[in-house]
Amino acid sequence: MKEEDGFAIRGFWFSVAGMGGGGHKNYSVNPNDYKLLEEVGYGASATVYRAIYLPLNEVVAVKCLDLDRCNSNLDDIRREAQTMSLIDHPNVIGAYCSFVVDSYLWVIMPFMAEGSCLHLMKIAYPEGFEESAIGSILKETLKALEYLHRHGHIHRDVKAGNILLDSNGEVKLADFGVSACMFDKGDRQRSRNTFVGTPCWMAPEVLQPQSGYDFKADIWSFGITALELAHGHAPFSKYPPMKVLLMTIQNAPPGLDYDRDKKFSKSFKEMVAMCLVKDQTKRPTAEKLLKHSFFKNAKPPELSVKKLFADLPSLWNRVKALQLKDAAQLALKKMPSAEQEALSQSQYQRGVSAWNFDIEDLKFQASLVQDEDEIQEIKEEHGSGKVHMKKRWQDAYGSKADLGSSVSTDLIISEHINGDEGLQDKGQVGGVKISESDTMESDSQGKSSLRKNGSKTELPPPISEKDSLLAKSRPQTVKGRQTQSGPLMPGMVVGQSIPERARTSERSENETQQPVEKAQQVRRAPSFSGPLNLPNRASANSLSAPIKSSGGFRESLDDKSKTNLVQIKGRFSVTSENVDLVKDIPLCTVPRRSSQGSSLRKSASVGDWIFESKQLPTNHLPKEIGNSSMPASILMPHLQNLFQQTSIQQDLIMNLLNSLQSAEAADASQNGKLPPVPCNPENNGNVDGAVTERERLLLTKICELQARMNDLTDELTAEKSKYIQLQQRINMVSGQEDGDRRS
Ligand SMILES: Nc1ncnc2c1ncn2[C@@H]1O[C@H](COP(=O)(O)OP(=O)(O)OP(=O)(O)O)[C@@H](O)[C@H]1O
Repeated sequence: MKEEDGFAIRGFWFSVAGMGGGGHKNYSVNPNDYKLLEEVGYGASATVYRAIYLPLNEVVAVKCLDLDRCNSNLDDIRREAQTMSLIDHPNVIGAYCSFVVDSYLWVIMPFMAEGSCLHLMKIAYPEGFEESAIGSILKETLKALEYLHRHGHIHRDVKAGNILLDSNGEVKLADFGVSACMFDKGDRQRSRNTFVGTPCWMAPEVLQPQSGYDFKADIWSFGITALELAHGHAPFSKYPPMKVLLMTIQNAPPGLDYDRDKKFSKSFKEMVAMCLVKDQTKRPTAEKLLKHSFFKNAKPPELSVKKLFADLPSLWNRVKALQLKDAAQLALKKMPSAEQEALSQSQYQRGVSAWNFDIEDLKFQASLVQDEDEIQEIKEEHGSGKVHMKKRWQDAYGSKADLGSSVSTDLIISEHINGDEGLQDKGQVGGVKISESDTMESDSQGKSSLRKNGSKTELPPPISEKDSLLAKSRPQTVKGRQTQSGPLMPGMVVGQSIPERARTSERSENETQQPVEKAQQVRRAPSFSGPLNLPNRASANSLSAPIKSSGGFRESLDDKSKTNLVQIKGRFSVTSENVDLVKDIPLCTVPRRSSQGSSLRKSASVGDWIFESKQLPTNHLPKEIGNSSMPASILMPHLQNLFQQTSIQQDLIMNLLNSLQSAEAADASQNGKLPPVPCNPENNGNVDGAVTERERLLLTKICELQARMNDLTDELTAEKSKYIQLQQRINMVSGQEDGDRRS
């Protein structure tokens, strides 16, 4: 490759020329030819600017991909750039060219003046679009998918955040950050067994690394996107990522409800149901789906889509409004834990791409998390008083891995049973905060939405600059690497201090600040060993998503919990070949699954990993424990450990009880009947059969649970009496010791 054809980064050449976007003009690879204007979007690893291509005086979009912050490896980035430059389809956003500026890859592409569908929904249609607009948007998107699939590409990240709209109603599918080529061989082929995507939109087969997947995974995501456009959010979006994964695998596929979604046509519902079939082989191809009556009757986008943004302010002003709202939300959460929770949840809610997880660990974590609906004030008679089990569960599992990280992270699991001190936040279970405001459709969101039919843009509540900065300035959480060297555009850099990127409130007042500077602001290098970095935005693609707590790492565990802290070094990136990451964890310390010698086993009925009582340390206590001549100083730690384990067991039992209660509650809510049979073409219309089958399964499940609960209760009673005996012994021993000392 010739020098002028590309730029090398760390040994990789980047193809730069391209005709993407159907254009046939030449775009230079000189950054000085581009004048960056307003920021119009941002994702996990990129910020997108409206810009002017000076030689042609043409408006373009410049996506500045931070190579330091980028989750993908350089090969993937190069592939994205190449894919984009080769694309030539009216519904797929192609790249005019791409080149490297400092540590950024600049991708020059057509500017889509109305931004993403997600932005639009967040700002003006929090409850989703009307059917005619959805039909048009989906049809254009499906054409894009058909084109990509025909050319051997799986997009792997189809979602409203990646569907861009132009002011003339044009619809284009964007973001090839995680796309894969179906013709890849060897390692590249194996990459399709890797778990990437955005949780809510990911097909079940993508979540099960052993199964492998193909372009049908895009059809599933397309179905989820249809629901997202219909409701304003993706199904399961209120749950933490790990729960989403579990629900996607275990639950019946989501769909449009025949009762709740009355406003939508039968053919729309049918189309969605066809996409959301768990068996990928039964999903239609994009080509076939295009022939569905729903798309045949779809209106041209210039009729149905264009009117969506007729009365809205410009894209950058909308983005700014949403950023302010984000900043306000972030500032309102002043606690460090809230910041970390915000990171995880915002990454999740904004639909960050290219998530890499340890699926087994996620399943385990997910099984520990209860739905907010399921959380009940369960109290247990324990000792002298009543113990609030929700709190106790938090105490036991207050710390957990942040699964929302797109960077390499350590898994920190702490068994800290510290009574109430271990409690981080009210309503936090298993490290996942569960509160009433913990939904995408929170009031605050509604309030600050810029509704189309309303005449005013309702901005977020005013916040002081101090507040807005507070959340971003904590040294222990912002471990950013500030890039001091600017892009190769000296003429465009204003010689003033560069404010932190997240200081949106400040920035909004400082309109003169150059976008290039913005591109230089706090750039966080991936953390390969430490806890998660604090987000410098509350959310990105979703922008207005409320900050929810989630599985954020607890960065600063208190001293007590540190005593029992276990760190598992390693990345969450797991392929089908390496799902078993953490064999080296002391099993008695971390309640988690491992393929061999696990202290946990899976309950067939609830999917929870439960302590195998025979492997509990109680049964492996050193012989000395039974020897009353042992000094108390040796016995005490063992007994404390025993006590902790017993508490964990109790919590697990309560969790089981909770599951059982939820199942029963669901039953009750169905008037003594079963949960609704999902609308699913797999039922083939045989509703009665499905109900009976479901009923049978549910009953079996309840029986299993009851049996399991009885077993565990017995085990617990046995453990309790052991504990009491041991306590008596320790009292005796200490009495003896005292006597000895005195004599
Ligand atoms: N060509 C464009 N014209 C206008 N806005 C754009 C364009 N490309 C992207 N955007 C906006 O910028 C946002 C982020 O872009 P993009 O999704 O490509 O970044 P990313 O870092 O790859 O995001 P993700 O988190 O999904 O991986 C988009 O959601 C969209 O709102």
